[in-house]
Amino acid sequence: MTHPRLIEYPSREALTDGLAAYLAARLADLVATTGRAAIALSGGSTPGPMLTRLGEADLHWEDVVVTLTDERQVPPSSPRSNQHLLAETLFRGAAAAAVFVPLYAPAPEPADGLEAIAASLNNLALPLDIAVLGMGTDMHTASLFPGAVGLDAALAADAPPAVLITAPGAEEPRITLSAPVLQGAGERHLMIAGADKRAALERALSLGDVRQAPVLAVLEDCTVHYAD
Ligand SMILES: O=C1O[C@H](COP(=O)(O)O)[C@@H](O)[C@H](O)[C@H]1O
Repeated sequence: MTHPRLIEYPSREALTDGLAAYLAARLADLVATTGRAAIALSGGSTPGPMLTRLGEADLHWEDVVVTLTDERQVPPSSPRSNQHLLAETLFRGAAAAAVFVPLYAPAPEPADGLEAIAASLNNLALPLDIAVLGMGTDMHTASLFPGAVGLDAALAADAPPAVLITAPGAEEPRITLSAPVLQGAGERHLMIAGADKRAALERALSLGDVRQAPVLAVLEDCTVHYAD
């Protein structure tokens, strides 16, 4: 695998501003040239300020489909929900006009919602134009966790678009976009901050084993956006 492109920003503020400006320009360009754009965004603790900035962008959000790379199977009212994070950041701005495809369906068991989520993804969001990923220090991306039940299913070439994951490192079951969906995005970006994340990325590249370091599944033709 070729190493991903690395853009190193002088500060986290510069990372926020630079990536948000890039994504806003790309979405505007996609809408102008094709009439639509579909983007998958990550949750977690890193992207909040970037999502707020992106949501303020002046573009035709009504022609943009937004989904998540992964979701904790908790109601959207929970602070642990990635959908909740979008509501508090991206969708506070003009981006509220976008079409949103959630990865959470209220159902007795998380697996019961998978079929409806896959149908919504197929109808509205796929193929993705852009995937913006994050990474944990355990080298997970989206909810592709090392050692997870469901990891092999999510990495398979014929994986469905959304896969249920339970992982030792995750407090609740998750639904993640599968590797083929993320690999099929027109462009991939990995947003990481902190020396520990950079070291984890280097470790993943040196391990070279996608089951130990699932982030490897999305690094081909990926741009890494990094600040200390
Ligand atoms: O659990 C998650 O973690 C990753 C990384 O999050 P961070 O808190 O270390 O920034 C994130 O990309 C993913 O969407 C999220 O569900």
